[in-house]
Amino acid sequence: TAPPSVWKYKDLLPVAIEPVSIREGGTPLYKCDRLAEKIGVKELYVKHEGMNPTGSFKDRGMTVGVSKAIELGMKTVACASTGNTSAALAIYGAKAGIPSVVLLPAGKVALGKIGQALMHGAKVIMIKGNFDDALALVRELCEQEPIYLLNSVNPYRLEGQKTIAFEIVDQLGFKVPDRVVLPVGNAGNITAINKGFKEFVTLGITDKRPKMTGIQTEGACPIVKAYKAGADNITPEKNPETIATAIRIGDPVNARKALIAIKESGGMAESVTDDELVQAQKDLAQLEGIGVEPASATSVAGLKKLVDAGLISKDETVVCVTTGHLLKDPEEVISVCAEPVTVEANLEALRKAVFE
Ligand SMILES: Cc1ncc(COP(=O)(O)O)c(/C=C/C(=O)C(=O)O)c1O
Repeated sequence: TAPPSVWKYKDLLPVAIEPVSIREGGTPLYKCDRLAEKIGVKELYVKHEGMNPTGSFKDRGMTVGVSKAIELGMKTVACASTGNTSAALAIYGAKAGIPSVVLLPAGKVALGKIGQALMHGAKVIMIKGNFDDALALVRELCEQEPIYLLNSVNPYRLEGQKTIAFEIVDQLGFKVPDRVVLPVGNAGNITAINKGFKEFVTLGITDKRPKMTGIQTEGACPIVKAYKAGADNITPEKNPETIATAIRIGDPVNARKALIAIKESGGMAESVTDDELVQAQKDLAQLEGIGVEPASATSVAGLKKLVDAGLISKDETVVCVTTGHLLKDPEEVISVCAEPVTVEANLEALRKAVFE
């Protein structure tokens, strides 16, 4: 009966100590009737993970991952990141009182995320390469040094993120949606959420699981290509490119697990263009008052594309997960919105601007 939050489900989480927690989880599940009408589905909900403490779902993985680091007596934590993982690691490291090291792809990280990692005191290192290069490097470092790696190769990250599934069931009054649609980058989240729904079935709390539907952008979609080819692993993309820098990933580390999650749940994978995701970002913000960063909007853009293609039935109850807050990437927002009007400071000029 307690309100949803990550540690509401502590009995299903592998941490014995008092957790390192800053009130993560318990994010809103908004019923989006205007958006549902525009897309053409009967029932659409948006699980807005941008309402976590650092503004992304990564807080769920880090509250468990950093708690585990403390439980294991680790002295330093590290990750590679397209930005949100580093912001979350920095804040939870600060909360836990241990140093964090974060590796970011130079020149390709949204401003808000860099600001968070810096202000929360992480050692922020820009790698002259992309996220995949940074991940390979940090894995090598953590194999050689007593530094605890907290990318989503670390299973404790996924344990925290599976609570998204628990909360969705909780918030729908113990109903399970027909489908969950979410953005996919390194593919930890789709794996984690699928696991959460499976655990509730195993525990007899629910009796069905949603179709897990992963969305990527056309410039970075190794998992979509593998899914469409019926393959059980990906061919890494050397130069992923997309406005959605959070998922600008060519060699997702959880690809095999994600393809299994999609297949065993009867889900699918699809890609969208940057233009389609920007339109969805505006629709979320202007039709429903939900402010998201670009990568998050791929879930709604992908849903629209699949409904238009007749691949998703209009009768489905769908949950789209929006994974990060609008404030993370203000530069992208300014770049895709019309210029504000600037007027002389007098009433005549104002009236002209308001009513013209
Ligand atoms: C807003 C947002 N939406 C979707 C994803 C994709 O989740 P995964 O498929 O579990 O990777 C990310 C991932 C970010 C990082 O990988 C990182 O921060 O290093 C994100 O920040």
